[in-house]
Amino acid sequence: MLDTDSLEEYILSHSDPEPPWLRDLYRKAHIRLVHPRMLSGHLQGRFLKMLTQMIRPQNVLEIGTYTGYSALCIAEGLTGISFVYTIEKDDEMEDFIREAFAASPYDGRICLYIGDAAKIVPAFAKDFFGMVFIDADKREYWEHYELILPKVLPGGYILVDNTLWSGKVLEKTPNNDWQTKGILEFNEKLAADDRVEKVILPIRDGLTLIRKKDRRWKQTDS
Ligand SMILES: C[S@@+](CC[C@H](N)C(=O)[O-])C[C@H]1O[C@@H](n2cnc3c(N)ncnc32)[C@H](O)[C@@H]1O
Repeated sequence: MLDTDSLEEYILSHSDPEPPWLRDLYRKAHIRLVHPRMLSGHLQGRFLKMLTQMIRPQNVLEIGTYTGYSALCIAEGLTGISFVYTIEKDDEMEDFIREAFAASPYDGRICLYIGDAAKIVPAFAKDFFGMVFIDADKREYWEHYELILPKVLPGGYILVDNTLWSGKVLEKTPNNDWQTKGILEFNEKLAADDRVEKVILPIRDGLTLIRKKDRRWKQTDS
């Protein structure tokens, strides 16, 4: 029988450690906040950094900042003149987030927007982002996806968090469980969406990696 806690410990002890500003942020979140489990954490954080290094986007959009943990990991992976634009709806998080950014070396690479993504995203230019991380209200995943898709460069990437939702995607969903329904709807519609390529990675709570097809190169990318 596989001991998942020991396996996770093994994975973390053989991956890069969290930098000190993220370790402090993680600790503060657990002392001061009610839902610290929502932040990406050590393993996914290192993965976000490495993906950003691989994709080399100029502009990244994040929907759902929470503490700023994932925005800081993405910022760590950026090179050249490049920025993370991150949107958080809960204005009570603003001081916490700004404090976390200021305590890191990446304050100058992150632009924080406080408000609803549905109101803020339309103001961004078409084809502006090389990478987007969707990690907000599960009930709004498909709306967020449709909203951001025109803003993503052809050949750009979208990452969507929690797409396995603690395995609830395999269970019979109670009528009032709107979060699970949102994830199920998102996964079904995405599977049938031929504007993009996609793969679900079983990392943490499920992370879907999506690539917007580049229709300018029809032979290889139709
Ligand atoms: C899971 S947490 C984000 C965690 C963070 N991305 C990380 O990995 O460390 C989700 C956040 O999305 C925010 N949120 C929910 N709906 C939103 C919306 N429509 N626009 C912007 N933020 C939203 C919530 O207030 C919450 O702080």
